[in-house]
Amino acid sequence: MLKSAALLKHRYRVSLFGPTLPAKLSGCPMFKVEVKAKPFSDIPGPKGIYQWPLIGTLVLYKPFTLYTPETLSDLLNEMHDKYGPMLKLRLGPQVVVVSDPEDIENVYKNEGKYPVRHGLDLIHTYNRRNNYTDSLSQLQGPEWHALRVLINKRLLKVDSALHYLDQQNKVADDFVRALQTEKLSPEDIEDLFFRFASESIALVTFNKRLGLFDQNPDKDSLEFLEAMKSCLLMIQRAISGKSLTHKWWRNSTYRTFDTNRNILQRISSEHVNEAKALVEDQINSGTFSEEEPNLLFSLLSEKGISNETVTNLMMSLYTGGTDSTAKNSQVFLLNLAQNPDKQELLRREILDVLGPDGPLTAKTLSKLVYLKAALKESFRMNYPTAIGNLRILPVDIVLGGFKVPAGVPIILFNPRPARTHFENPDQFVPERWLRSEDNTKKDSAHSMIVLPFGHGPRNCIGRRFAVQEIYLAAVKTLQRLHIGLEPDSVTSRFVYTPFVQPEKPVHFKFTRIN
Ligand code: HEM
Repeated sequence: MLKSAALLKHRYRVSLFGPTLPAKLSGCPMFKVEVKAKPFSDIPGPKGIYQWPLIGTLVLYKPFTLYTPETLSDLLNEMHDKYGPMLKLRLGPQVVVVSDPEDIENVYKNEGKYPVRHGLDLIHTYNRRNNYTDSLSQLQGPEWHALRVLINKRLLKVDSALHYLDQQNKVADDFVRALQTEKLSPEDIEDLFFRFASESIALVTFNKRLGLFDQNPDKDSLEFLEAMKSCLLMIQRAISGKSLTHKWWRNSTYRTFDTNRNILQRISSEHVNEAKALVEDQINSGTFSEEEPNLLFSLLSEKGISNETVTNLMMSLYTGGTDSTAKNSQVFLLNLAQNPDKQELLRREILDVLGPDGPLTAKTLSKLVYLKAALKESFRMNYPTAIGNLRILPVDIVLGGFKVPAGVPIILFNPRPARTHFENPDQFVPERWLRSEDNTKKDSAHSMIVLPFGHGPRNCIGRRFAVQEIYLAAVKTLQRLHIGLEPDSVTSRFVYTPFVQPEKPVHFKFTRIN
């Protein structure tokens, strides 16, 4: 009964006469039950001034409320407490926010062949002014699809990331060595996470160690690192509505972005040219393999793809793969620090499988079940992205019993069910993801709730690399160090910039265990 009520409410697209329950479900093949969906205008949410263009968004934030764009997730939670699992808001444009997993699933089922998620407008503006073509996360429609298909097979195969595992083990060793430097400030530690993610993903995007953990890192690499940080800061300014005018004139956010993006562009293209020379040598000497597992080499050997396309793509992957992995690795280690009993269980698993010095390999990784459960639990507790995900559908849809016309941005607010649909949601319990002896999951949560990398054909292209790197950071740290916290660093508040991070930089206390 409950199930068919849920089906009635959620599953069917709007037809001319409203959503129609298929005959099969109505119990009689000749009988069609017509369900009238409520109109878009009836969707709950703040009314009046809150629905005015521009003003409606401004009044959601300080000084009118306690929220800022960085605490948007808290704001959406409060709205859900007040209005229920579906609401309508002005967040720039008018958006619909859904948090019922059935609705979330329904949206993904209707996203079509070319799912639409907003790109980053600042990058798009920069590309337009400099005559660069947009890359993966910016493109839409068939152009997006063509590029995505080209790299799907290279990035999403089971062993795509494993190819880099040996080299990334060495990066993680350097990272853990650096964590043992005396008198690290919370900001120094944050910087080390960023270096770890940058160094790890540069192996993939530029076939290079940047040397960021060296005693005297290369000048270009440091310039590259600082330029990336600055670009990310400007992107965050733009996302949080602090740079409304860059589209029309070169405001200070745009100018800072432009200067730093030019640095990234120049150094990236030098790295790509270097790799191109190596590939050409191999092709000329007949030693190049068609099955080349190195992403950059394989793309550079492909006929009909320009160096510019490859450079833009690699920059897009590098941009997508630095802050995201750095922040989520840090939050994972923070959860382990705050839950010493779970940390100990995980360390025991790692030492049993790898010993105190062994590298992470494809084989050992497959045995680390508690590690995988612990990371999933960390994603559940501290959802990586503030709003979850976003889609703009090509078709009308019924969600929560309301009509939502095609073209309305729909926020899939997974962070909420990630808390409300679990027992003891504030406790870090990796065990809930382990299978019990009868091979069923202990917690039978809806599969559409914890989706840290999105879902469907437009999900995160770098997810295999992201989890591999986070596993490496945790494994190598736990093999050697106890992760604790200085007393001033116990934190439970998180903000989004745009990935999750503790409100204040964390003062970890790393102590050697062997
Ligand atoms: C913990 C780390 C990461 C998280 C939480 C994360 C999360 C996400 C999410 C939620 C999306 C949107 C998916 C959707 O719309 O369904 C996305 C897209 C994307 N991510 Fe990640 N990501 C991470 C790491 C990475 C890494 C390491 C890379 C690069 C190697 C990367 C590159 C991208 C790109 C290029 C897109 C756009 C894909 C497209 O539009 O087709 N991400 N990511």
